[in-house]
Amino acid sequence: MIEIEGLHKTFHRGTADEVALFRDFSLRVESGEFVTIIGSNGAGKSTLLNLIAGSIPPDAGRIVVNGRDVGKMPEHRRSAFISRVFQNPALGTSPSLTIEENLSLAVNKGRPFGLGFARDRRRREHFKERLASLGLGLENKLDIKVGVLSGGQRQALALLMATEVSPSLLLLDEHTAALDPKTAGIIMEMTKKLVEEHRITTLMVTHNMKNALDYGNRLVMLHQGSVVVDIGGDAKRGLTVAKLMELFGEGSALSDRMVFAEFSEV
Ligand SMILES: Nc1ncnc2c1ncn2[C@@H]1O[C@H](COP(=O)(O)OP(=O)(O)OP(=O)(O)O)[C@@H](O)[C@H]1O
Repeated sequence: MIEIEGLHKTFHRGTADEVALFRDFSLRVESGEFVTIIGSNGAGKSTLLNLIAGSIPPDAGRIVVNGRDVGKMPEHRRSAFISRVFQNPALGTSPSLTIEENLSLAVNKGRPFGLGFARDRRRREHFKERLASLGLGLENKLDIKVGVLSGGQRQALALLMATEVSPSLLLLDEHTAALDPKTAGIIMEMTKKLVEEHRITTLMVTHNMKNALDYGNRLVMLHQGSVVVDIGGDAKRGLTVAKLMELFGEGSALSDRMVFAEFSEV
């Protein structure tokens, strides 16, 4: 469970560029919930993930993950139980290491550095099984360097690494946005499978309204640092893109990219 209470964040305070983004922001996410997050440009979607992951500090407020107040915890310690997959596939994997070495690092996450598992035969079999479940043939490429993989293959590997040690929380920051539509679809299905299998509490930021509606069991829309829509359960299942546009659209709380994607046939 994640409890965010009284969160405040202002950038460039006291200057002409001041952005008072979060003012007493609160959000509660139950264990196992898969929340899709959409919203206008600059609404604070990525900043929210940055604050939760510890990439940037809040000015005030509490962030509690599974009962643990992570407010003062540095990012590298949070990463032991908060996993993140970014838009850029290059950010989740190490190009100069092999697939097996990358997965070994994921197993060792939060522990002292070591690649010892790379030589463990049982571990190798486990990696092969997980890679085979992706259906991309990566199980036969354990020894190749990740730098030669395609963006989609790297993102699939990043997802596997992010869920290798079942995290308390998975943060997905537009993780399919840089992929072609077909690969993006494969990665989304893979995401759903992994999240459901491991019952991982997940926050997914997306500009793709269809994905926001099709995946997850709750949809949150942010606008100027506030939650303007919060729909879960049956109400979310009955929601359509048109309805969402009609209710909250006119572009105001939707990003330019979302509105554009909705009206252009991609
Ligand atoms: N490190 C930073 N320094 C200064 N301002 C920042 C920083 N990070 C975010 N901001 C500002 O905070 C606001 C929210 O940015 P954020 O990237 O969280 O929005 P977003 O909802 O993810 O937007 P988009 O959909 O356009 O990616 C913006 O006005 C942005 O300029």
